[in-house]
Amino acid sequence: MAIAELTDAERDEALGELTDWTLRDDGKAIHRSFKFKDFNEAFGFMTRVAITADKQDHHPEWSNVYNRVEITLTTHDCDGLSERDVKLARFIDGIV
Ligand SMILES: C[C@H](O)[C@H](O)[C@H]1CNC2=NC(N)=NC(=O)C2=N1
Repeated sequence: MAIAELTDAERDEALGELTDWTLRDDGKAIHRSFKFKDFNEAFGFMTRVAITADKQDHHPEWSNVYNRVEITLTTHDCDGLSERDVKLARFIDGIV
């Protein structure tokens, strides 16, 4: 399904709300780092994100090393940021 890339104004507004996320240099993705008590907590978090991401049919680019999780959100369908990234970032912010 076609999805529109955020306009510059929409992107700036989203970043004003998602203050823990940083814009990638090319402007096409946002990134946030997470640190948990241990692997169990990190993986529990990833499991919750994965279930919601799959329901939204919008999947993060991420990595995990023990208690750390790195997440990048971008929309492949528009090769940039879309409302789907904002929605998933809001969900993630709500569970940490
Ligand atoms: C066919 C399927 O709906 C698409 O490939 C979905 C799956 N998950 C996705 N995830 C992300 N991050 N971007 C997408 O454009 C995307 N598209």
